[in-house]
Amino acid sequence: MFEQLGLIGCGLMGGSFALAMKRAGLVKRVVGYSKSPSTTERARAMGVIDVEAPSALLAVSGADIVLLAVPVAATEATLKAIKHLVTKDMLIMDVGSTKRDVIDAGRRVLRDHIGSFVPCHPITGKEVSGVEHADPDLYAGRQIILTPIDRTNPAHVQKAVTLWERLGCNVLKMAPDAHDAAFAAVSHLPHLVAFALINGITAQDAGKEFLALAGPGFRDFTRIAASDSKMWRDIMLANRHELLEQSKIFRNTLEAMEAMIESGDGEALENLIEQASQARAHWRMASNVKK
Ligand SMILES: NC(=O)C1=CN([C@@H]2O[C@H](COP(=O)(O)OP(=O)(O)OC[C@H]3O[C@@H](n4cnc5c(N)ncnc54)[C@H](O)[C@@H]3O)[C@@H](O)[C@H]2O)C=CC1
Ligand SMILES: O=C(O)C(=O)Cc1ccc(O)cc1
Repeated sequence: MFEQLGLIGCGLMGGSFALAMKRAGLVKRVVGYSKSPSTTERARAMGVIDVEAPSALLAVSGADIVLLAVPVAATEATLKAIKHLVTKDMLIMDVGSTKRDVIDAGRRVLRDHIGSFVPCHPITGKEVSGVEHADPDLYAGRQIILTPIDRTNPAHVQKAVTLWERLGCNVLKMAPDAHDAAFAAVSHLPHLVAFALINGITAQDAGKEFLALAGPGFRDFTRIAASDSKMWRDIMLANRHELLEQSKIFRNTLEAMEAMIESGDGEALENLIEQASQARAHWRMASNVKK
């Protein structure tokens, strides 16, 4: 389907994409670039990429498909670095967790070539980062959200849909603002709460002893608190308005439950817990191939 993938950012998401594309026979050659030369070298040694590029621009040279798999705040600089080699026929995609800021960067930099850019967000991942965790199965059975804009070339959108479906993904299209509002609630806020929860415990004198006693519920609730700090700093700042809105809703809900506990209103408290319990029991992950 494709001759050459130019991969910019040979980490968890980019490396997993390259492995999945190769295994599916969807690309002949992968040319990769990461900011740190040792990462690019490791990606080559692991067989994630075939050729190391010394710059983002050279990774794009000769590519018919390009994947940006860098922190969202690095999108604009990356697009600036490659813009001279972007063509109308080239499919450019990203995997960024936020879409409004990424698209704004695309519009500013790519201008007449913005049609080549199909913004994507895979709803899969791990709390660990780096190419050493790249996994060809990461995308299979998962949801991919595409947020094309009015200027995105429909032929490129169709190519992207076909490609992700060939990797076993379920593709959904959304408006960028609706995407950012939804993921503030179901991804960015949960990460914020998990980070805050751990910090709140470790800041206490007895925090270490408390942590040593914790069980599976705590493990499940806090797994994502081990995620990459720079990546999450970028996501939270890029989607700050939506995230702060969701955080306010969360605090109000928390305060309401605190008030019931304080006043000993067991009936009201039970009702709210039952409401949450029912909602969670009936929730299923959007693409339900993997659990
Ligand atoms: N980790 C996850 O579970 C998910 C991450 N994402 C998004 O995927 C993107 C990549 O995340 P990961 O693969 O997890 O991170 P990662 O840290 O594993 O990989 C990022 C790679 O980009 C390189 N890099 C950083 N700045 C760069 C720049 N300016 N130019 C070229 N390379 C640069 C790093 O050296 C690293 O190799 C982020 O935008 C993130 O929001 C999306 C869905 C899930
Ligand atoms: O580790 C997990 O379960 C995640 O939630 C990974 C993740 C991180 C960022 C995203 O934009 C999407 C998925």
